[in-house]
This record gives sequence, C-alpha cells and structure tokens, in this order.
Amino acid sequence: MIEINNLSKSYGINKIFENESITLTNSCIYALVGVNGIGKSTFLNSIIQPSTLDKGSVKIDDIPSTDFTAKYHYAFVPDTKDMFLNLTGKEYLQFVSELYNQKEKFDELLAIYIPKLKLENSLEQTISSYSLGMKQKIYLAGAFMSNAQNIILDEPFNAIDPESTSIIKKILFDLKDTGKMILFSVHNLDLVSNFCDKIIFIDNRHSIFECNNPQNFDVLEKIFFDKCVIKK
Ligand SMILES: Nc1ncnc2c1ncn2[C@@H]1O[C@H](COP(=O)(O)OP(=O)(O)OP(=O)(O)O)[C@@H](O)[C@H]1O
Repeated sequence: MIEINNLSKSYGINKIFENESITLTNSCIYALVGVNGIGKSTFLNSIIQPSTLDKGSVKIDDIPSTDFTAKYHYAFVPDTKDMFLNLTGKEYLQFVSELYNQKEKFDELLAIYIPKLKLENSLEQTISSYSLGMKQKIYLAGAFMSNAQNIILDEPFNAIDPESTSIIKKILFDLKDTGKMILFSVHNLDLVSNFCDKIIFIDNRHSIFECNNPQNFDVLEKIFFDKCVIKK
C-alpha cells in the first residue's frame, strides 16, 4: 500500500503537482495515464525518491518513504534501459535477490519467471548485449523476483512484443492475486482498457484523479480526451 499526501513538485517555475493526495491499495493494479510531459515519471519518482519532493509525504506499507527500510517494500523499474549493463542477466537477478533477501527462493523464482519471459538462452550473456525488449524483460524479472509488496513500473510494455505483453499481464494478474500493489505508467490506452483495475489520470491541469477501469476502450478514450488532453 502506498499513501501519498499533499504532494507538491515543481521544476523551477514549471509547477507539476500541487497538494495532490492518493492512496494505492493492495491487491490492485493501477495504470497511470496522462499526456506526454504531464508528470507521470515525476509522480513515480516522488514515491521512490523522497528527496525530490518539494512538499508532502509518502508512506509505503505505513513506513515513511524517507526511512531507508521503506526501500525493501517496493521494486521499481525505471524507463531507462541502461542499467547494470556489465552484469549478465543471471548476475543481475542474483544481485536483486540478495538485495531483497530472496536468496533462498532464487532458483525457484528463476524457474518460474525466466521461461515465461523467454530469457533462458540469454541469462549468461551481459545485459549490454541484450535487445531493448530483452533488457526490459530482465529488469521486470528482477522486480517480480524481488517479492516486494509494491511493484512500480515506468512504461513496462515499451519495446515488448504482443506475446510477451500478454505473458507480463498474466504475471501482474497473478502477483495482484497474491496481494501485491502494482502501479505502472502507460501511453497506450489499448493496453489497459481490459486489463488493470483502476486508472490514475493526471489531467490537463496536473490534478490526479482515480477511477475504476471502465473496461471499455471508447469510454477510456473519451475520459482521456475530455480531461487529459491540453486544450489550446
Ligand atoms: N529533471 C528535470 N528538470 C527539469 N524539468 C524536468 C525534469 N524532469 C522532468 N521535467 C519536466 O517535468 C514535466 C513532467 O515530466 P515527466 O517526465 O514526469 O512527464 P511524463 O508524463 O512522464 O512524460 P512522457 O509521457 O513524455 O514520458 C515535463 O515538462 C518535463 O520537461
């Protein structure tokens, strides 16, 4: 569970958020939606980097995000694909496993996620040699294998083919069923119209509002055009 209270954030004179509050509950998949440059990554970074907040507070599983132990309660995959390039895929996953104290379950989780993500033949290669989609999948595998309660993903479906998209959605569903909170940002409404439980919109005035997923692309698109698109 993640509670965000009175979040305010500006970059110089560019005000992104002012006094925004929202609570993200367990056993729920949230998609974060808004036009380019409105503040989706800024919102995600506000959760994981408390020092970047101008004002407000974040609690992760009731622990203030400023407390170091809060870090063990979430796994975050940023939108950059250039992390840990000199490690092999397996070394990266071992590193994440140790970080999150999941060493004992490493082999079991590896056997679950790696075949699903079709990374069996790449584990011994360095991440630098991976394609964009393979990099994305190894970072996602790390998040899944961390067993963190809250999974936060910036554009997880970028560079992912339709087959793997479907597999990753199924994995997220399964993780939700074990009680996890999942939050991800997305540009493509098609991807979420029949997938997540709730949509968090950042509207054209940088206000955050949440709604149940209407499970209908046309309805979702109408909300997006009415509320999120910046009118000239
Ligand atoms: N480090 C920074 N310094 C200055 N301005 C920034 C910085 N990071 C982001 N911004 C600005 O903040 C605004 C929100 O950026 P952010 O990356 O959060 O948007 P986004 O919704 O994730 O965009 P996109 O959909 O294009 O990925 C943009 O106007 C961006 O230019």
